[in-house]
Amino acid sequence: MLTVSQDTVTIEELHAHLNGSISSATMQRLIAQKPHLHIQHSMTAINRGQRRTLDECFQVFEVIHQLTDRVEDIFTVTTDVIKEFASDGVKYLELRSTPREEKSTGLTKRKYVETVLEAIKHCKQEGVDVEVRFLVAIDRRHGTEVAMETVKMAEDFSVSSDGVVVGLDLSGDPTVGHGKDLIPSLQRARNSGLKLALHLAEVPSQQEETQLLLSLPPDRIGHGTFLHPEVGGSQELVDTVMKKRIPLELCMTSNIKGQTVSSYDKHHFLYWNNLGHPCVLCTDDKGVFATELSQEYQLAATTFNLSTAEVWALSEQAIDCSFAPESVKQDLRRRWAQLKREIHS
Ligand SMILES: CNc1ncnc2c1ncn2[C@@H]1O[C@H](COP(=O)(O)O)[C@@H](O)[C@H]1O
Ligand SMILES: [Zn+2]
Repeated sequence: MLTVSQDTVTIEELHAHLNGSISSATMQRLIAQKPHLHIQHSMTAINRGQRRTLDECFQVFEVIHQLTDRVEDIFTVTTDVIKEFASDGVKYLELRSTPREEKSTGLTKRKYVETVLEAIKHCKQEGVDVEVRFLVAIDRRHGTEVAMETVKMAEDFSVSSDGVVVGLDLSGDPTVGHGKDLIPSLQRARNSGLKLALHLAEVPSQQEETQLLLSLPPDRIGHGTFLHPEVGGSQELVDTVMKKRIPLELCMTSNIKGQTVSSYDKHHFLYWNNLGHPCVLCTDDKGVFATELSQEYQLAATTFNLSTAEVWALSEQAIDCSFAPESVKQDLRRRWAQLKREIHS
């Protein structure tokens, strides 16, 4: 059996929500700091063998948000999450998070993003071996106005952050709201040079919305679970995605534990990978779903019987799909080749 060991192929993580990525060690510390909330660790993670409905997953995020409502919490979780990805072998990380305002602690949306950026800088100064970029997230539940406000903020930060803010994420409960209300904001973001990573077709029966959002088009698709005809999508959607060659960010454990995919062997990785379409393995929420990027590669390798060469090819392809500038991609390709030589020598 292929062993995907640490610091080998898990070089790029492109789909990680900050508050979903908090490890159990950090979570225990946050819980201990806020005993009055009466939160237990079992309320913030879905462990081995457990499953929840997607709706229940979104309730988990509400619990976690209570634990991260101060500037210092955002700094701590960002720093810890970056270091944890680095120790799993990740050399390039695109984190995403929804700016939050908390009146009781004085946290503002702007301060939220500034704090994430400070933590990224802090890790760099400490010499943590990972390049980090940030996507500002739009929560689809919050509607049109907040979406536009978020885009404007992302535009400001993309200018002031020295290239760290590279784009926007669209996420949140996929059953709430409609993509059409968000088109003007997303269109504006695209026009101002921000990259778009959109959660698309995460749940069934969203063909109309999916077609509309694909017309932007996005630069990457999160999940895309229900795009293809075998699961109620359509050939037309598949053709659009393939023609525009929009990479898919695939998060196997997340989809199984959130019950949008019934078993690992039925994961849509198989469909898209067989078509030769770019697929990037990601964690989504490594804290909530109790996983690691190396574990996701291992899972794909064992479930789909991938050869060592195929796994290496997947991680190499992920480099092309990132929103990093060409110079960073070149550097990552060099490191990838070097790691490969070291492992196989
Ligand atoms: C499981 N599949 C998913 N589908 C859609 N959105 C998701 C998600 N997992 C996480 N999020 C989004 O990320 C937020 C938590 O991180 P941040 O507070 O932004 O750092 C959630 O509230 C949700 O909006
Ligand atoms: Zn996600």
